[in-house]
Amino acid sequence: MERVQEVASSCNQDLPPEFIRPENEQPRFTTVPGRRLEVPVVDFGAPEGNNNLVKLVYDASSQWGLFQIVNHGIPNDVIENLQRVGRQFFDLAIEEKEGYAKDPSSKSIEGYGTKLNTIKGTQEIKGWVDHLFNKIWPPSAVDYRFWPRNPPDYREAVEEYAKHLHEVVNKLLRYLSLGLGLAADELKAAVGGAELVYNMKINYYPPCPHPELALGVPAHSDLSAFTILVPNEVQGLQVFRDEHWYDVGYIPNALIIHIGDQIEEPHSFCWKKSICFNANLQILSNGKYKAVVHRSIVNKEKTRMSWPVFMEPPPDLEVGPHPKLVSEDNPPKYKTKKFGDYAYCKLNKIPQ
Ligand SMILES: O=C(O)CCC(=O)C(=O)O
Ligand SMILES: [Fe+2]
Repeated sequence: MERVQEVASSCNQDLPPEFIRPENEQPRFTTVPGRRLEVPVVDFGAPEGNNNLVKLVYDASSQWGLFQIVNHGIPNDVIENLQRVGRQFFDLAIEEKEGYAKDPSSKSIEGYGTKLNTIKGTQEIKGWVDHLFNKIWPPSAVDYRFWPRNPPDYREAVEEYAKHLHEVVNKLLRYLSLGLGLAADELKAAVGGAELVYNMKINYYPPCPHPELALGVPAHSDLSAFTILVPNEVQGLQVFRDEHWYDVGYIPNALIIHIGDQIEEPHSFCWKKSICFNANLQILSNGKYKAVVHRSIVNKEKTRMSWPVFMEPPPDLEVGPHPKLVSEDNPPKYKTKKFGDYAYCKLNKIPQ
């Protein structure tokens, strides 16, 4: 399969037709011009035990499903190294990157790849993006075959980031748990405890001759309990709110948190009708936390990159509304099923 990076370097000023989105998805018609969305910013520098933080995280997760964290405690050089080794991987010759290509015959999404996006089952429209998936935690989930050996410090840089990420994940899960009225450690247990899988993706969006006609990753919500994303400095993340798409303002060194859920592949702006509420924090919280619908746009001159880490329950864990959050007055709104079955249905577009 041809990689978008190769298309970008050979297409001159023409956007190949398979990348042109239908008009109801094109950024030129669907982005609110000149408006950056002020998504909530939560300062994790405040002392632990500060109830205000629990409330800020609760409000952001229930009203937006997306927020940024500043003063998260991950040193800037750890994040810069993560970004550098990712960039260096994508700067390698295509033949070397293909050595890490995902195995098309396997169910696993690990490795280097390019996604085909199906619209209305027939016409295939491609996103302007290549990616690399690596499970980075826990050790039992890691498969080093898919980790680049070049640059030589890729593994060290990514493992250092994973090590620091634990603190943020644990803090976040405590606040999210307390926000629901659960004990501090109950939500973590419900998403798999020490078995929670950190599935990292690196998105690589090369410069695009017609960014107003294309999309990087089209509208979706994440297949995760929640996602922690680091972008580079090139603006590109957008969220859907009040029937419009808004840019999420870039804040240097902030982490972007997405609450995960699932929707069917959106066909048009009527995508809301096809929402299939069926997973993860939205389910676990029995609807209190909202998954966020988002997409990414691309840039004419600059390469955009992003490093989302999808926090996923282990495949055999049953995910459903937390027993302590349902009652006769507040019955479960969602079915309980194994995360692996849910993920399989989503990836194969089987109605849940
Ligand atoms: O690149 C971004 O900012 C968003 C990427 C994204 O939403 C995804 O890969 O799930
Ligand atoms: Fe996403």
